[in-house]
Amino acid sequence: MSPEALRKNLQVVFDTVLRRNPGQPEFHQAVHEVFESLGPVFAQHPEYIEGAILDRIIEPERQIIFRVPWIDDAGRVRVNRGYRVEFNSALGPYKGGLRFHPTVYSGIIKFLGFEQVFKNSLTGLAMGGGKGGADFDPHGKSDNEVMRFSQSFMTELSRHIGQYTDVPAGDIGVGGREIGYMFGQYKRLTNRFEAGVLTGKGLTWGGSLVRTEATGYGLVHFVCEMLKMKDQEIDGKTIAISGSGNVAIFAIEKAQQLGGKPITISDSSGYVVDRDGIDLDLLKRVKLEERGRVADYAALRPGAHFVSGGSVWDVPVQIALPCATQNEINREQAATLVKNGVQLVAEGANMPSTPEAIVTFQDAGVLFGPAKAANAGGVATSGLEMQQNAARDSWTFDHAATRLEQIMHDIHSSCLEAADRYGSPGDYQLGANAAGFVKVADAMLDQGVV
Ligand SMILES: NC(=O)C1=CN([C@@H]2O[C@H](COP(=O)(O)OP(=O)(O)OC[C@H]3O[C@@H](n4cnc5c(N)ncnc54)[C@H](O)[C@@H]3O)[C@@H](O)[C@H]2O)C=CC1
Ligand SMILES: O=C(O)CCC(=O)C(=O)O
Repeated sequence: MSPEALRKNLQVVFDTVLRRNPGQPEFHQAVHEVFESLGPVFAQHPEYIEGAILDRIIEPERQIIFRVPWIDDAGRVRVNRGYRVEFNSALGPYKGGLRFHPTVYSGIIKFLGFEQVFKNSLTGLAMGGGKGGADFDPHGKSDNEVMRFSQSFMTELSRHIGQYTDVPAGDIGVGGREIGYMFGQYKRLTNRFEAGVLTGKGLTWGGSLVRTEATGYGLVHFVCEMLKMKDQEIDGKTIAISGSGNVAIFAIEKAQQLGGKPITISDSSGYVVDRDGIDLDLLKRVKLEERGRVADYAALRPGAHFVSGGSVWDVPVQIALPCATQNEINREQAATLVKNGVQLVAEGANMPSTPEAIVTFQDAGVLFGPAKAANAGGVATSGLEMQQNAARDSWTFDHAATRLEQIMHDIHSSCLEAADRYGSPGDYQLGANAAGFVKVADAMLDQGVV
């Protein structure tokens, strides 16, 4: 197929995405970003066009939307909307997190599910891709309210999931507490202790050591691999991190263990600069025990200051690790980071950089580690949790941590190999998309038109 015919084919499929998914810009963005990388892949693999892989891969295998009624502490009936998008099962059971956040709607869940398909493929483990969640805001809710909501959410979700079907986990707003309530309800509804139905479980009832830390640790391992290619180390480098949740906290922990110096955290109300380096014990206390805000951290930490509003990306650093949410770095913020001398950006959050921000980094020669590859350590360790559950085993911390580090090393190599093979040496974005896509596409061809 000529390059022109190929371009037209991609455009026709993308037009279908726009037509079938109106008003869902995040999903359009995620699909467009992958399509941009696939020209050279199709040039080498015309069988993917003939097999209509693209036409199929953009359509979720199943989308479930449901009512989640629950009763708040005042006795009032409340109603939220729940989602599970089972995107692609070519490589294994659907796998991906659940997000509880007021901004959740179909477009967010679909973009996350689409990304998850390729990310899970990159891990080398047998996992398809899916994502779910609800427009429920856990902030300001009591434990009992979160429990009643999680139980009601699981009452419907339980019909659609299972260790061989679909295995949810956490994401924004869903951590160990929520997974516990959901697992309890699933067990009660099914009368089965089916450990492999959810990951991110408590350590005494089927959870894996290192799953809590895995996304942040994996991100830093990926950064170290990127730096190694330039004969550099993380030791001594200043780091800006956004967010202050699961991914941010454990990225800070691993970076500090390796001598890096994270100096920022943020949440939706603003950011904190702590030039002496983030005090991790204090951060864990404020965020994980007290469920506080970053302003509370600044109030307790001499020398740190809280900036209300503004952008954490104004702070001059050598490495930037966005770990909060989608589209949190736009073109101007990327340009500020570049102007201030950033050398490396790696995405802990899903799709945190807008397309214009990515181009800004790439044009400036900044090393750019895309989310699909850089934050895959979380879901990879979920895959390791599923392995332990299947074997009724539980590994030591060191064993799970070593497996995680090896997987991140392998993902890094796969990205660079694919970037070479498809004509853009050193381009992690193209490499991640191409390597993730090819495995899923081959499996889909093997499995026929389904
Ligand atoms: N938890 C996991 O294993 C994985 C999470 N991710 C992604 O990492 C990101 C963070 O997730 P988690 O840390 O798990 O969630 P979390 O709920 O533990 O933390 C989210 C953090 O982001 C902050 N945040 C949310 N919206 C914000 C905004 N508009 N501006 C600034 N800060 C904001 C919150 O205040 C919170 O500190 C998300 O994009 C998620 O999809 C990616 C891979 C795996
Ligand atoms: O561990 C999992 O299954 C989910 C992780 C996740 O949601 C993600 O990679 O974005």
